[in-house]
Amino acid sequence: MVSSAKPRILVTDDESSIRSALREILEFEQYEISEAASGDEAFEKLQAESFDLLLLDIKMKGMDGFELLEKLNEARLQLPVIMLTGHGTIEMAVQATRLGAFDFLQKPPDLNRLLITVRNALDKGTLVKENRKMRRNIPQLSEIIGNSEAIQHIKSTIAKVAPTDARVLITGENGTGKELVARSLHEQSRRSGEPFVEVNCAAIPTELLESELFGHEEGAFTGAVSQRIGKFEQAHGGTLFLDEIGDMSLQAQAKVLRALQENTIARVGGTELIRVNVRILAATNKDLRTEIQEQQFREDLYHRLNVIPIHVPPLSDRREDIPLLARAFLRQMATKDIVFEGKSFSDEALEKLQRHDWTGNVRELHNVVERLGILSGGAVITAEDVELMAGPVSKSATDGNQGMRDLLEDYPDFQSFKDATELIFVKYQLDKYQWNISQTADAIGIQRSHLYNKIKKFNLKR
Ligand SMILES: Nc1ncnc2c1ncn2[C@@H]1O[C@H](COP(=O)(O)OP(=O)(O)OP(=O)(O)O)[C@@H](O)[C@H]1O
Repeated sequence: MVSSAKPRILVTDDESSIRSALREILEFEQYEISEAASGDEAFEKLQAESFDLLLLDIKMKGMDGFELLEKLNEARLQLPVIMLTGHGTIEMAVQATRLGAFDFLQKPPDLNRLLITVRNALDKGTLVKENRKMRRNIPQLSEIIGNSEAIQHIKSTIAKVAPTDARVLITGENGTGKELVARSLHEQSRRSGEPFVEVNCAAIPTELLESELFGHEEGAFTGAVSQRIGKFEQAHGGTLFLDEIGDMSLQAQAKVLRALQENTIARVGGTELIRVNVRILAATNKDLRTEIQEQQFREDLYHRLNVIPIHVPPLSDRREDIPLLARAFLRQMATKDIVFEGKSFSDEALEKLQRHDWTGNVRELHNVVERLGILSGGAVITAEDVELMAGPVSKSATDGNQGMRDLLEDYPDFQSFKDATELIFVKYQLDKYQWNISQTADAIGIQRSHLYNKIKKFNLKR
């Protein structure tokens, strides 16, 4: 989606070289960066302006990272925090995460981990804001688009199951719409006015998942200076969506099973049993039966979760939904961004989209529609546009090479042809790897710095 406001990140470190290295990387990723050279400066900026994320060094002269975290808690300044740590201070960083920091990174940070952690932390911040919105009862309807037999069946199952408190296990490949199914179940339930809380079990380090799910008491471990409410309690009265449940450690699975059996939880370090009224929905792209055989997943938990199974098939198994989805996405985008206004697909373009190999499923289709809307020249998106920008069609589909001939005709000289195709290739590959610079550079066999240069040259944006 083309978003108007860039996420704002405050980088706090007393070493200017670290600040500028982080600034350079993150600005490339389209984040807006502000710097603070001390805890005091950071505190002042955080009080004066609004930020989406704080990157915070632990060891600093004057007010250190811990003190700043505590001050933020006291001032009720809530935002996701990622701690930066040097050698030998990992222990402290773990403590900091228990104090409420989202995660920690070792310096100098590994590029991949930095970008993933930043993205996850920002997602978490968005989720918190979304939940606040939900509590204010602002409806956020998640419409499941599609007319295929599979989607019709899913919609009718949702309609039947949503009003009950039955647990639902949603399975399917990445990007097929599992989260959308979970949201629809919540929105059509009696709990719709209550919170919908999501936990991505794959994104949270195992050692923190327990405290994330169940919360902790003040003094539960060194550094736990304040009480923390976990996701189960946050979801009280509403729905808890355990995403990527197949990635949860066996230890966490045992605790979740107990919570489900007894409808009570205990905060880490606490003795009091707290009764929670939560409806559980879970999703996974793994085959949990295989995980059970390989002793990676508890069979008893599987049966508890899998009261109603909903399987969302890959997009290539329901190609008749593709035109509906593509048109709907374009319409949705037009309501948010003027670039998409008045654009439509030709019939041939839709046919071509139908024959594409959608390995990234609906998420990939959404991205391709966005790219077509932005980059296609005319009001009507043509089959040639699709051929150029969506990448190769399904290997099984037969196709002439008219599009390629047209493309060759479009460019008068070698340089303009090379630039145009290079841009499409680089943008396609970046999208394919969710703009993970290291992975994309590896996959296409160029240096990271070279890839950064290309992004700059073509002014590519996520
Ligand atoms: N049938 C559908 N109708 C409308 N939008 C859809 C549909 N299916 C998926 N989407 C959209 O596609 C994107 C990916 O869907 P979603 O996040 O629900 O997939 P997922 O299966 O949970 O993915 P992952 O396993 O990677 O978390 C979202 O933007 C979602 O709104």
